[in-house]
Amino acid sequence: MDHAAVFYQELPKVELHAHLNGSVSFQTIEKLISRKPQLNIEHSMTAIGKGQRRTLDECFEVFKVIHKLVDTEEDILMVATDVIKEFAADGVKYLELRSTPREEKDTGLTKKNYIETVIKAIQQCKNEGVDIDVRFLVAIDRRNGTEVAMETVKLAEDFMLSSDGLVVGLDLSGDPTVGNGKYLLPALEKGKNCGLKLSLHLSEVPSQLEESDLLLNLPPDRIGHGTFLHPEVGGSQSLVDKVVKNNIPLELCLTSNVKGQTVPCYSQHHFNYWYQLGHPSVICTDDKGVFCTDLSQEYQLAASTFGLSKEDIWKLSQQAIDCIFAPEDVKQQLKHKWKELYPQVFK
Ligand SMILES: CC(C)=CCNc1ncnc2c1ncn2[C@@H]1O[C@H](COP(=O)(O)O)[C@@H](O)[C@H]1O
Ligand SMILES: [Zn+2]
Repeated sequence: MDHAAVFYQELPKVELHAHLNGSVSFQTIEKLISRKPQLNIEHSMTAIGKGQRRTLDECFEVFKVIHKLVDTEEDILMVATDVIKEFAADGVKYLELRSTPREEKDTGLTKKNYIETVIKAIQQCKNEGVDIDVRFLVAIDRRNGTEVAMETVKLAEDFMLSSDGLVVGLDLSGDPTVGNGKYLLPALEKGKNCGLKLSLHLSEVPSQLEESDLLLNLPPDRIGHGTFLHPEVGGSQSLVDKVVKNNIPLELCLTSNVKGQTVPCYSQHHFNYWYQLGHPSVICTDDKGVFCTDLSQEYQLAASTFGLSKEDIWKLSQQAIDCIFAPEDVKQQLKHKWKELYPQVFK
């Protein structure tokens, strides 16, 4: 690792936007493939390498392949454990993982088991002393409509009350070109009212103005991507005003947007727009396995693309603490940790 990379790796970081099955590393995929050789899946089908780009449709096909490889409790336990340890090794001190509970008739996996297994992985890592605080957001796939969303909220609510604070919120994700957020509004409202925090993928593609406007009225606690919210890219000032007025942090994933081709190149990423506004934004990975990246690399890319100093980067990672869904005492602990680590990182 070169000298510059060491700084980004040692920088304590907060990861708030990571889809479990999109975060599976090369090493873990290899283990999964050897568990299921009959599927004839090759690693090239589960990741988008350096310099490669895919259409959004092609990216979502990748998740289908990964889901075939991850369809039992054992798989989920291994995947979640590996992903947590990888984030920890990359210097992430606080992680909010998100995942869509799946039922698999062939293996007997239920949605309840699915969530329980992710929680088990989090607890096991904690017991092993892995230096990372991990929380879980239960994801709603927008394609599945009202009823499934309601059922997911109910499950999330039950686990929020029984998981010792590990389940903290809901995510709304899935192919942005499918389904309509307006049918999911009642479920999201219900979740919010029972104390679940909301992180919603918003305006990930153009032409979601109406939906974004509607969902912003909730308002959500954080926004994923928000690529097409601002007027320069076909959004509107009134959408921006709503985000600013409610002080809703954005989760920004540079490589994901470039490789998924919703943003033409790093220098045109909307990070710059929101950073110039001084609006809270948090750099995240989205799917570190699929997009072959890690959080250190994303910070380094932001710095080199937008000319940020090490002090700017430190502030960025520190300000992310204010955007987490865990309660105030956790924020205080993290702030303390950052303070302690500062001299080491800037040695
Ligand atoms: C295609 C592309 C550029 C991806 C990045 N942008 C995304 N936008 C919306 N939903 C996503 C994205 N990446 C992952 N997901 C969601 O996360 C799921 C995979 O993780 P999991 O099974 O929930 O554990 C996908 O099936 C999808 O529902
Ligand atoms: Zn995402």
